Order: sequence, then C-alpha cells, then structure tokens
Amino acid sequence: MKVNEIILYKVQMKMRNPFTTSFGTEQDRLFLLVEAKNEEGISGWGECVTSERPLYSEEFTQSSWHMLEEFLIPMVLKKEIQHPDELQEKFNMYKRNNMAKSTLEAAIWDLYAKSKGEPLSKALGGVKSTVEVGISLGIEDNVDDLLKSIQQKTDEGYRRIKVKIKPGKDINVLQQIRNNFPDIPLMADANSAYTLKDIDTLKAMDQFNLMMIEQPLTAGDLIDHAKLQKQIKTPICLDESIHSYEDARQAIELGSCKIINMKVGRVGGLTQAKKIHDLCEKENIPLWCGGMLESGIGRAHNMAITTLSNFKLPGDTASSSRYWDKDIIEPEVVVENGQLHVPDRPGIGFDVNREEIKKNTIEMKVFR
Ligand SMILES: O=C(O)CCC(=O)C1=CC=C[C@@H](O)[C@@H]1C(=O)O
Ligand SMILES: [Mg+2]
Repeated sequence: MKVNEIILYKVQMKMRNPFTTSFGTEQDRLFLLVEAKNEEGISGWGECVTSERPLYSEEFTQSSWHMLEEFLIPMVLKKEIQHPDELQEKFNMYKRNNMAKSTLEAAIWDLYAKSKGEPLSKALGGVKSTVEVGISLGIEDNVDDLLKSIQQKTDEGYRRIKVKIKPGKDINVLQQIRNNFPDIPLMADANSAYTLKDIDTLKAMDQFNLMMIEQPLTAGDLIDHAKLQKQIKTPICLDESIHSYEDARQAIELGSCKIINMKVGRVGGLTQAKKIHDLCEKENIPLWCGGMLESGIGRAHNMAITTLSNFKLPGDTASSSRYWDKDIIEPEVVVENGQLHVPDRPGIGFDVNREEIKKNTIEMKVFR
C-alpha cells in the first residue's frame, strides 16, 4: 500500500455544552484530522485528540501539527507500507508525541482496512458487533444539575455514569448521587486532583460502591497509586499514567491499578493499543475505551478498538449528539439503550461529511 497524498486539517468545532474537569473547562474544540489517500483515491481518516492547551498531557494541537508536518508525514508519504503495524517502530525514533503519532497511524489503519474491504474492527481482531457504553459527565456548578443529567442519561440507557471529582467536590457530591441513585453503576474520574495526603478522603469514597476511581493521583505516577490501591477497596483505574506498553506492564507488576482506561491517542495508536490490550487480557486487567471529546472520526476508531475481547467495561463513547449540533461523519454515532452497533462496512464504517469538515476547517495543508 502506498500513500500518495496526505491532507492535514485544523478543525474548530464548538461543543453543545462546556465540559469541566479538575484541570479546566473546554467547549471550543480545536483539533486535527489527517486524510491519507492511496493510489486508487481511497481515503483513510484519523483524528488528533489534543486540546488547544497542554492541560491533559504535554501535547497540544499546534505541537501535533508541527510533529505531523515536520517529522511524521514525511516518514509515510510515498512510502510502501505492508501493514500499519510498521509505523510504530518508524515513529518511535521520535520521543512521545503519542497523540500526533496516533492521528496518522489511525488514518493508515483505516486506509489499510478499506483497501482490504474489511471493517477496521475486524482488521484489529475485534470479536463484538455491539459494544456497551456509558457516559462521562463534567463537573457541574450545582449538584441538582448533575443529578438531572444522571437521571436523563440513565433513562437514555447509558450503562454506567462517570462523574468528575476534585477536592471539595467529591464526598458531598457522591453522597447526594448515591442518595438519589443507590444502585446505578457509578465511577469517578479525579484527573490527578489528589495526593496521598488526601488518603482519608480517598478511603471515605469506599462507602459509595464505585466501580472504580480513575486517576486519583499525579499523571505518570505508578508508585503512589500502588500504595493507595493497598489502602482502599475501590479499584483504581489509570488513564494519564499509561502512555505505553511499558507503563502498563509496570503498573500491573506494581499493583498500581485494577483497570485501565484505554485511549488510542494517549498510547500512540491502534497498534500499541492492541499490544496493551493483549497484555491486560493475559493479566486479568479489564479495559474500557475512554474518550477525548472526539468528533465522529475519533469516535469511530474508539468503537472499532472496543470490539476487542478484553474491553469488558462500558466506555465513554457516547452519541455524537452529546457533543455536536452536527457531527462530521454520516451517519452520526447513536447510542441505543446503552449500546453501539459497530458498522460492518470497510474501514471506520462511516462516511465523512466533507462539506461539514470544510465548513469547520480553519487551516489545511496538502502533502504530495
Ligand atoms: O466524553 C468523553 O469524550 C470523555 C471525556 C472525558 O472524560 C475526558 C476527556 C478528556 C480528558 C479528561 O478530561 C477526561 C478523561 O480523563 O477521561
Ligand atoms: Mg480520565
């Protein structure tokens, strides 16, 4: 397979509602798309999950644009590629910058699957045709609004509710949620807002029968999470601490977590995600697929990877309409009774809406 042309798009789309976590609020998404075309004019698509500012990790949208333009695209353009797995080794001469790497690699995976006439889920080794999903709710100014959102999303059939917590908005919030929803599958994402000094608060969360607490401590940490896991009942799920296969291996060996939130962009692409998936399956560490407020292209890739056997817990891949007045794919992603039907058409299985992409593109560059 040879990639004849690559187009890099910088896209600006306003989400329907602001999304607040312990490290900030986002509503105007500024992200990148990569379109990779082969000799037959077939296009594969990938989405970069960075934000405009490096709040989640060290990467941000402009850093990814530079990485792709200067280093990664030239490694792929006009080169013969037998299989997308080859890219991880090529890209690893450059340190980290996983979200930038993942954008291009995902586009090549989509193109590879399309050129074989195979759904991306199948090309990845997926075994499911439907996947269960939950929803991630941002921090609300007042708990009543949060309780209303939980009721609405539970009524819509989402299989688990993820709420964001931070010091001062944790025990009181979780208590009110449990007072109103004693039995719903519930988890909390701290986005690294705590330290071991908060051990009493973190222990107190054991009373709420949470499915997990996601990334309570510093991004990148494994040691303190291992100490914490020994002191609390609630399973720890890691997100911002797992950037590679090695991180996952060490986290499992240290006992830093019992669950991992898989984000294809954070780990550098679908090939690395598969490797981590297989390790976790062997070590009985269940996965679920996290989200990064993606458009439909990133959402489609998330659906495909979630079909692998060890994605055992509902992820964050909610409906397009949760985020966008109009998504850039057709049909849009629609959750029905807490489930997504994975398309069995070639590649990501959705058509891109070029008009919608053009309308939202603020910059683009064609590489031939
Ligand atoms: O709905 C989604 O796409 C998930 C949103 C979500 O929970 C997150 C998005 C981006 C970074 C984080 O704030 C957070 C997460 O940690 O999972
Ligand atoms: Mg998280």
